[in-house]
Amino acid sequence: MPKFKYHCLNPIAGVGLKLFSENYETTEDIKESDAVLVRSASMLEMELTDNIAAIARAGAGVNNIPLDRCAGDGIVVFNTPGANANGVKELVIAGLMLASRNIVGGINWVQTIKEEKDIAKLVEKGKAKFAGKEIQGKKLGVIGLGAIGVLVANAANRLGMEVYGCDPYISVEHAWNLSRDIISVKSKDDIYRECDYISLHVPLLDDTKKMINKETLSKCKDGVVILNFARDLLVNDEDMEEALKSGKVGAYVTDFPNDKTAAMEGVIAIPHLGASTEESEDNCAVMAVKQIKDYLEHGIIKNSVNYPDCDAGTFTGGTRVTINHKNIPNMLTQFTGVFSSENINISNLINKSKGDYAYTVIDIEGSIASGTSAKLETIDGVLKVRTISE
Ligand SMILES: NC(=O)C1=CN([C@@H]2O[C@H](COP(=O)(O)OP(=O)(O)OC[C@H]3O[C@@H](n4cnc5c(N)ncnc54)[C@H](O)[C@@H]3O)[C@@H](O)[C@H]2O)C=CC1
Ligand SMILES: O=C(O)CCC(=O)C(=O)O
Repeated sequence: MPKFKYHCLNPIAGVGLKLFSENYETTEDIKESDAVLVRSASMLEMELTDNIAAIARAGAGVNNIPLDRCAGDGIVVFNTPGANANGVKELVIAGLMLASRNIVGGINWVQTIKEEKDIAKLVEKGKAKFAGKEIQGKKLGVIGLGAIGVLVANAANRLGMEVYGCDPYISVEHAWNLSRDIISVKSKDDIYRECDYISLHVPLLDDTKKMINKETLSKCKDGVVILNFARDLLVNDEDMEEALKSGKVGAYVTDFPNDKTAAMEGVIAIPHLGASTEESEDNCAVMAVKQIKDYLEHGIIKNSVNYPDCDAGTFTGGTRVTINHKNIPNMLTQFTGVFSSENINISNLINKSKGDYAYTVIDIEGSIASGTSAKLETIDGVLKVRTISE
């Protein structure tokens, strides 16, 4: 009899799903699932039922998931940091080439002459229209030096570009991985002023929304190329259209075409292919499934975006009680009070917090009565209680 049910809102690579043991079964009904796997499907308006303990985003961006609502319902949301970064990096490098050499124009032109005689001669005669520039020696600005930004910066540097990077919140791990040849700047204005190409690799947040707009574009060099493999809403489309018309922007490469940009002159639109590689899809699926299993079976949280990471170690026996709760005073005293009132000895306790939310894992040697978790649930500020037992 399976213990857990999972629901996939998007197709998830089989190599990941195969990691689910016989204790798991897939369900078509999200309402009866313990865990949800998702890629880009929007969950923002979705009703989320009590039984859902975890959502894993097989990917990086989590702007399609209502993170705060989930946290408030005790649902832990995971993503898979870095798992698709190489796939995106490779397409960004292709984007640099597409914007610099008129490859798309040239390919389309060849299709228009494919029925003509002596194509080779026509090609040599007409190719001058599609001449371009080389990226070697040009300046690239990378905004956001996370998993993808660092790979893009290093790869472009190896291709002979002078690379500037800006990330006020860069992690120690990413800083270690950044080539020492990258020029680190404190202000994005340095990037706008200096760079011939600017590539965006930040999450979509309130403070990054429409960061490329009339004002920031006015600080850029004439003919600057903007690459957006992050999210469409990072760019103000009306301001971009105006800048493309005036020549302020030479080309806008986007992996997120929308109703406005798909038809805009000067836009190179790619249908969100950054992470659409076998390797990235496999990496994301494997990481997402492992994280779900660790959480459901052991209460371990790794790579959550709305709860603290918490490694309580492998569950080895007895009972493990996990509590998702608000990060407010006096919670631990109340939890331990419930156990002591029933004369239950706690063998291990771990508590972590992140922003407004916290997570506590309590191990005991034997079993507990259902009344004990019911008591924990009634404590003000407790959002979800799970018991893991053999
Ligand atoms: N085209 C595609 O298929 C894909 C797109 N993405 C998008 O790319 C974004 C970045 O992905 P990763 O590099 O994997 O994420 P990441 O979390 O490793 O890196 C994001 C970086 O942006 C930095 N950042 C945040 N706010 C900033 C600001 N205001 N200014 C400068 N830096 C800022 C953070 O400090 C972090 O280092 C994702 O959030 C997602 O929207 C991610 C994967 C695939
Ligand atoms: O799953 C996908 O193809 C989308 C990848 C993406 O945009 C992300 O990981 O943020």
